[in-house]
Amino acid sequence: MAVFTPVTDADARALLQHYNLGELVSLRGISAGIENTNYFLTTTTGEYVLTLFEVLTFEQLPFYIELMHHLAEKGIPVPSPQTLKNGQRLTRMHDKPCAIVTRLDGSYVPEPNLKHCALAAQTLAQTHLAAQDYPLTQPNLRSLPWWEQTIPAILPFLNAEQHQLITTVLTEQQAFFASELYAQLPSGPAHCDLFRDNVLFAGTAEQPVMGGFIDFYFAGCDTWIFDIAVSVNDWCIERDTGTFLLEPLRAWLGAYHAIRPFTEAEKQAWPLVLQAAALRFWVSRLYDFYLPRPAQTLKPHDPTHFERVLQARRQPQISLDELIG
Ligand SMILES: Nc1ncnc2c1ncn2[C@@H]1O[C@H](COP(=O)(O)OP(=O)(O)OP(=O)(O)O)[C@@H](O)[C@H]1O
Ligand SMILES: N[C@@H](CCO)C(=O)O
Repeated sequence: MAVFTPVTDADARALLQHYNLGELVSLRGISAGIENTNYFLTTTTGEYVLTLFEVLTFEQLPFYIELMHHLAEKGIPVPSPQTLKNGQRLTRMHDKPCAIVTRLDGSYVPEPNLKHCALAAQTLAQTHLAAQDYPLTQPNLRSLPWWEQTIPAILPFLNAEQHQLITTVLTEQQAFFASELYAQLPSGPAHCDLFRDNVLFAGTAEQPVMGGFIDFYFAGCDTWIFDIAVSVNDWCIERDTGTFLLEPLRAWLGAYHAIRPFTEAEKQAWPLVLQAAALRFWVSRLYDFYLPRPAQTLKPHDPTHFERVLQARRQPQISLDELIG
């Protein structure tokens, strides 16, 4: 149950005094999620999600909250943070930062079909374009500097083969990040965690409708192609082996490319970016598994899954040109 900080009806009523969102109708804890306290909040004006941030601080949150606001204002389907009477979109409850955002329609689709893949990809391309003029900047906090800092802490838990793999890939990525090719990659605010469980769909399997993207709390400025690689590494794979499923992969990349065409640099960088995206989650899962923080101990994700994904991405890859052709 992802309610680390209980919220009572009386707490919600007191909070709603500071918004123009009407009166409390109901409040229900959300069981999914491992990072924040989330409640579905229904008021006389609509349905919302109340989040109490358990890890992120008041100072770290504006980048994420204002990014969602910026995107929502441009019609991108993301939770829209609600504005308090004082003009802010962040407040406090039980000494935790908290926000109320709109509840999106739809639910998580564990086994997406080609239409789901194409819709997610189109929405990601639109998100990248819509975020181009977002004025705040914050790097992806789970990028190279974090890998460099975290890998030494997890090395003692790895066997010789894993040790060799992780240190080799880190060295290759350090060279890649320092390269001219890397500097040419288009970048901007990116979701950086667009797994299947962070996309909601309404409609039917035959005619899915995009509900929207949730969980922007790993977002940051990064290369757009990294955001795509993170996504396809989760959406377009055979779950047991981590190898790509070609039909979903073509659907994803083709739909993205139709809205925001890939550059030559992105095509060249593709195999290394796929590995970067796999490494990012192998490292975070190893870290959460061996060195968990209290708020993250409920459901440690399996680190070996991303070890397999990384190994699969180190095999020769089909070129981006071929995949979108
Ligand atoms: N704006 C929203 N609209 C509809 N449903 C939402 C919304 N925000 C969250 N949810 C629901 O709440 C669940 C938990 O939210 P979320 O995934 O953001 O949890 P978390 O603990 O913050 O993050 P994590 O995924 O890192 O554990 C989601 O799976 C989704 O079902
Ligand atoms: N998507 C991440 C969890 C953080 O949201 C993972 O699967 O490791």
